[in-house]
Amino acid sequence: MAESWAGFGSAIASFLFLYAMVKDHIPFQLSDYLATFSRKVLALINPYDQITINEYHGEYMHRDELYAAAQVYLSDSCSFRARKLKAEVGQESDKPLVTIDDYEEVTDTFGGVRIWWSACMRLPNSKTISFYANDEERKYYKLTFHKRNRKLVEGEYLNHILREGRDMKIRRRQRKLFTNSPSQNWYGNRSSSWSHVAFEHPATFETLAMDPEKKREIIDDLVTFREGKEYYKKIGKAWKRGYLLYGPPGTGKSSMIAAIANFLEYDVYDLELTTVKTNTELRKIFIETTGKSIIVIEDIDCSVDLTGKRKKKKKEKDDEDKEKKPPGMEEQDENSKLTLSGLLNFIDGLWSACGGERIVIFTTNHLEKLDPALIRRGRMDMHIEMSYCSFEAFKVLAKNYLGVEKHDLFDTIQTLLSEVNISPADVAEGLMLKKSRNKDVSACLENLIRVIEAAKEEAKRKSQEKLAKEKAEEELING
Ligand SMILES: Nc1ncnc2c1ncn2[C@@H]1O[C@H](COP(=O)(O)OP(=O)(O)OP(=O)(O)O)[C@@H](O)[C@H]1O
Ligand SMILES: [Mg+2]
Repeated sequence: MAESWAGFGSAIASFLFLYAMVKDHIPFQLSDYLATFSRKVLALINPYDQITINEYHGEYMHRDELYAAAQVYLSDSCSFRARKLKAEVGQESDKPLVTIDDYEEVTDTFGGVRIWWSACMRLPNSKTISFYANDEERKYYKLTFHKRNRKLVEGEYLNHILREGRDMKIRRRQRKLFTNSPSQNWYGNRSSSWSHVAFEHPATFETLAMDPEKKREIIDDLVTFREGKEYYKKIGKAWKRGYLLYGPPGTGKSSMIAAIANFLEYDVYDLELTTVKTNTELRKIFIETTGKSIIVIEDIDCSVDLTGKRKKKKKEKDDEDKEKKPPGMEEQDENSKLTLSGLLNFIDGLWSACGGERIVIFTTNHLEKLDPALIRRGRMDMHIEMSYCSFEAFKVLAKNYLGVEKHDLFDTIQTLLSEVNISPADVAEGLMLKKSRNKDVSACLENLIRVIEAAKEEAKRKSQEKLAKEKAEEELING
């Protein structure tokens, strides 16, 4: 349709060209009249409107965000329709971006409406090399659409391009693991509290050994969260979700965090609370995080001054301090140290009101040590127990490590696992033999059986020791 219009357009262009040739030889009143008339005719019969999106704009030649979003959008959604493509690798991603080449045209459909895109270029006026951006070639996209769809294109379609393009850009980026307590080889700059490295943890929900039903529940919760932008807006809550992962060492809490990050394609901010001195610092650190990220506080029970017991002590101390302080000094004091209430503010979303979605995850080995205020429902939306290795979890590990789904030794292992508490980390270790033998499935499973039996013996010994100790204490009391 647009092509046929192009033919008609060129006829009009010829008319305008002829008109330009003769216009100096006709009276100027007639010349003006003809110019206005031809523009009106053109507008009347041309059913198409156009929008130009320039790559650079403004006095300082900023790269236009809509152009950048369109470039990625066209690479993902429309490039399969184009015949001339170009590939490039940008700074933010190591994946090549294949998008439509200069002077190429593609079509897109939105809400049943067709939109034509063409990648155009304005060549520089002079051939001399210039340091000024204004004299360089200028790229731009031209959108052509039917007049009657103008409202839709201006109102919804352009927003759709911006949103989708931004999302695609985030998905394409090299994801990062940030820390506020960096060691060597972390990248960062002085103005930011965070340093980073590339996030390349291989854990996924497939490799995570746990009860399949629980796993499904967590995945469903994450999907609902990811798609809940409108819902959170409607109920007036910051778009964030809190998870508390608890369980003994080696049961997969950190692996679960990596699996969530890989599933949602989010960055991870590993917040080391022990290096944060004050509430003000915590606020600054938190404000510097970006959307689509997971903020992790591992071993929350080991974070000074935040457990119930310590808090009680601290409160008593605070009460004493307040008595001594002149009025108005209390608030200042609150900001000069890291307190439980500072952390609760952070979880409740006071500071997370800025920007896009965030997930907050706490981990602990000792749920019972945490202050109830920290873990009450509504604060941490979901409590996830990572438990000792069940037979179901073992089957996932056997599949990942040995590539088997059944074996004669599975029954023995099932019985043993029901008799002893052993972590998935220890089971995984038991499944690994030295390189020369790690392809021998039976040998690996036999090794695991030995490991579980040893764990069982150890547990038995410990329980006998405990009983003997209790008995001795009882005898001491009874004289
Ligand atoms: N549920 C699991 N599924 C798959 N692998 C697991 C699981 N639990 C542990 N592992 C294996 O054990 C290793 C240690 O697990 P991970 O660090 O996730 O445990 P953790 O619960 O975070 O322990 P800690 O409390 O000591 O921090 C992982 O690298 C992984 O290989
Ligand atoms: Mg861990």
